[in-house]
Amino acid sequence: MEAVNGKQVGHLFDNISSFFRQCIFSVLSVGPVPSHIAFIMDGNRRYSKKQNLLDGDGHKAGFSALINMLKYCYELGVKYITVYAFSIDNFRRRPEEVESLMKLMQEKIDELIKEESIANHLGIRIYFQGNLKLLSDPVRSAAERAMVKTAGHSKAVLSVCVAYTSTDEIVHAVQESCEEKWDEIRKRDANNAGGNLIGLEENGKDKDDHLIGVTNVDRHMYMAVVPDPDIIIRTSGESRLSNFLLWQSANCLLYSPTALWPEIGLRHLVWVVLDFQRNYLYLKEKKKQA
Ligand SMILES: CC(C)=CCC/C(C)=C/CC/C(C)=C/COP(=O)(O)OP(=O)(O)O
Repeated sequence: MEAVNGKQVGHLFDNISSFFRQCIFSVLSVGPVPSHIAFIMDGNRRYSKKQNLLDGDGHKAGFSALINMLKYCYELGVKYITVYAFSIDNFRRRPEEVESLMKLMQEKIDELIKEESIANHLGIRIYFQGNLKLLSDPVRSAAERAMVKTAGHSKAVLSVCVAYTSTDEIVHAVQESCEEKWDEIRKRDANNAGGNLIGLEENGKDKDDHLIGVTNVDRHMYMAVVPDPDIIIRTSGESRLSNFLLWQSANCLLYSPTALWPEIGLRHLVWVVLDFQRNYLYLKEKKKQA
């Protein structure tokens, strides 16, 4: 009987907070709403220590915070959400910690594609971005399964950056751009009797065709499937980007609340969206000039 009452109270509380959120979001939606917010989920281990939890429980709480934030962003109309879940540098942590994080990652990815998951319920497409070759086979397979299973969803997009750093992304994109350009040149060479690299270099226009530009590299970024972020939020008071979305963040608003990642909540989202709206025209102008 007590359990039933507890469940009913919980349900009532969920309904009240959902109504409260809807009111806040309908007021916020009068102004411009960011289309893409990216998160650096910092402070999970510190949260674990602060709350006297077992090692690893901070990351579990971090995953719950991510699901809540995903729901809030979706309700507000933010279409793209990106999270920095594991950097290439994180592989240097103690092997037991890396192993436990990877286990959690696999478990949570499988949770994300269950029938009753938020991704299915809300129609969220999931991408895993990064050097996925560096992941263990089971984690990589889980990530690939999630991408295939949600490929038909289009209401919102969650990009999970794993085995990711910006410098690795940029090097990878430059390599692919060079290979693509080299293929183009070879094909043109084969079709053009008498045409060769040296001949082409004498012609101004064709010479430019040999160059790799920003748009070439841009197209080969892992993150090319989504627009650049409008806002990056890094929790736990740190304001460094730590090799995250360096290519994509030239004109983006940065926000670093002191809350640890598992403590992030609605108030942080509301605050940063208000700040985005206050700076909207200035940021729009900067993007136009870029
Ligand atoms: C499937 C999926 C998206 C899972 C995500 C799970 C999750 C919350 C991962 C966060 C991983 C991580 C290294 C966070 C940084 O906090 P930290 O460990 O560096 O903590 P600290 O800043 O207190 O040291």
